[in-house]
Parts: sequence; structure tokens; C-alpha cells
Amino acid sequence: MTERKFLEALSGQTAFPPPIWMMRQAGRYLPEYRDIRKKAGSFLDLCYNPDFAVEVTLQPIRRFGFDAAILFSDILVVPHALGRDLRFEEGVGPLMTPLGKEDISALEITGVHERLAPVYETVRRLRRELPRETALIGFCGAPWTVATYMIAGRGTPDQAPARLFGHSSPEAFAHLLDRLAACSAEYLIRQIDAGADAVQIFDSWAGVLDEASFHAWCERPVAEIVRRVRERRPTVPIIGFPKGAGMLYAGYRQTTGVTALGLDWTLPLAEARRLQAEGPIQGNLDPMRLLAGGRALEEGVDAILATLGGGPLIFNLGHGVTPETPVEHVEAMVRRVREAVR
Ligand SMILES: Cc1c2[nH]c(c1CCC(=O)O)Cc1[nH]c(c(CCC(=O)O)c1C)Cc1[nH]c(c(CCC(=O)O)c1C)Cc1[nH]c(c(C)c1CCC(=O)O)C2
Repeated sequence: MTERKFLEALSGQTAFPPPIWMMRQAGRYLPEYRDIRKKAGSFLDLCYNPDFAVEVTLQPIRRFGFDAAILFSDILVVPHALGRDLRFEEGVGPLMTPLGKEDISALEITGVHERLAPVYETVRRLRRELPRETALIGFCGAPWTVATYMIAGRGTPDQAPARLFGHSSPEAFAHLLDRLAACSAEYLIRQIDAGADAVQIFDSWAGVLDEASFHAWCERPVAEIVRRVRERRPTVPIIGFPKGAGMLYAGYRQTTGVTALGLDWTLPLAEARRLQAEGPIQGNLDPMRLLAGGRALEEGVDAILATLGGGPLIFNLGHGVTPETPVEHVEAMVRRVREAVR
């Protein structure tokens, strides 16, 4: 029943032109998003209100006809549902009370999925309202990336607080990652049951770790999520996105069991081509090429299509679209991909 191009690529088929969607495709670069955002109040109010969350998820689909929609929410609703406070401040980003060792056993495991019920309701409504040919992606943050925000209480450039925590209190840290993995797996399963066709695990800060920590803190917990999801929902494709993993991308698919690899723009296309020989890949245009537009955009798109268009590919950015990006540049990118010939 899949006439969804995005799911065909995830099953290993090659389509040219490839399916396309864009990380952070619902967001501040769209005037209609900014309108709803004002109406909703805070960013979290937007995430927990299915009427608003459905609407902003659909906005980029209406405008650009992407092959996939991604549930509108945030990776930090999971620690929020575990009882950690969270707010988003304009111009600063997420703010939480920094988590100490003693807080880990106090995480409120019971009732988590009741508190996340509005997210599941959003997924259910989305699957009803989306066009048949548009796939719906559910998601969660990888335990490492979620932990970096919980420990520092905010975004930091190099995740020094979480790295220090992990090395100073390895047992407590392993316990935290285990709890997040268990909760995130159940979170994904419930999104799948509500109608998500595929799921993506965002590990945005995978690129700041040494090799041993990458294995222990990025790969191991993601492997645990994949194992738990597969045990219960064996056929649903899972995209892993260990941003910035560089040379460590090479072992990630095998170690974690993800179906597809999300690639950031720093990975050389020849290396991406090698990874594609083992299965589907997604990426990896530099969002700054999209922001710049013109030749920079065209050359970036063309290079990806020329190198990776002959295998299973989902065209995407290498990270989220930035708020300053002109809508016309997104239109130009979609046109360039959709009108490409081989
Ligand atoms: C690290 C991370 C977060 N959230 C997310 C990640 C992983 C991907 C990545 O690295 O970008 C994931 C995320 N966040 C959001 C989505 C929605 C779906 C989509 O991609 O369109 C997704 C998949 C909405 C959002 N999440 C956020 C916004 C902007 C909030 C606003 O409207 O003011 C959106 C649309 C806020 C957010 N949320 C987070 C940060 C650091 C920030 C502040 C930065 C910013 O403001 O852009 C945590």
C-alpha cells in the first residue's frame, strides 16, 4: 500500500528524483507559523495543543508538497514529562533546572505517557488529515542529546557539562541514559500506534564525543531504543541522525540497527556514497547554502544528486532550516530537486 515515495526510499529502493523533506520544516521562517505561534502563547503551549500542532505540521506540506511531514513537537517534551521543568526563552532557547546525580532516581516514570497524550493525539489527527502520498514521521531525541540539555539546563557549544558528568559519575550517567532510552522507546511505539509511518532519532550532539564515549553514550542507548521498538513494531523504518559523527558514521548503522542514516553536511559525499551501499541515507545540504540561495544552493543540490542520486536517498538538509531563510529559496530547492534529470 506504500505509494509513499519516502517509505520506498527507506525500504531501499532508488527513485530519481528522490523524495524530499526538510528538518525543522515547520518553523519561524514561515509567516503562517509565526502567526500561529503568537496565538498559541508559549512554544510549549504550541507543542501540547493538537489543534495548533496539527496546523503548523501541515503548513509546509501545503506550501511545498514535501514527501514527508514531521510531527510538530520537541525532543525536550520527554524530560518535561519526566518531571523536569522546561521553558523556551526568545533568543536563548530551552532552559531547564540543571539535573544533579540525586535527581535521576526522582524522575517521574509513572504517568509519562498520560502527560504526552496530546502528542499522540496530534499524530492521530495528522495521519487522518495528511494527503495519502505524504508520509508521517514521528521522532524523539537520542538519550545523549536529551541528557546534554537536562544536565547543563540549556544549550552549550560543546556539551562540556554533560561530558564532565558522564566521566565523573559514569554509573549515574548510565542510569540516566537507560531511563531515557526506555521512555523514548515507548514514546516512539505510541507515536507509531497513533499513525507515524517512520520515526527519526535526533542525536544532534553526537559530534562532540571521543570514540569510547560515542559508543557508550550515543550508540548503545540508541541501539536499546531500536531493539525495544523492533521487538514490538518490527516493520517500521527508523532513521538515526548522529549529527557530526564524521568517521564514526561508518559503524553506526550496524551497531544501532537503524534503517537509514541521517547525514550532516560535513560528511564528504564520497563517504556518503559508501554508507549508501549499505542502506538508505538522508541529507545533507548545508542549511547555509539554502539561506544564501542562488549558485551556492544550486551547486549544493546538484552535487548531492550527482553523487547520491543513483541509490536509496532522501533529500534533506544536513540540519534544521534557519529562521532567516527566505521562503523563495526553499521553493527553489524543491524545484531543483523535483526537476532534476539524470
Ligand atoms: C536539539 C533539538 C531541540 N529540538 C529538536 C532538536 C533536534 C534537532 C536539532 O538539532 O535541531 C527537534 C525538533 N524541534 C522542533 C521539531 C519539530 C519538527 C520539525 O522539524 O519541523 C523538531 C524535530 C521544533 C522546534 N523547536 C524549537 C523551535 C523554535 C521555537 C519557536 O518557535 O520559538 C521549533 C520550531 C526550539 C528549540 N528546541 C531545541 C532547541 C535547542 C531550540 C531552540 C533553538 C531554536 O529556537 O531554533 C531542542
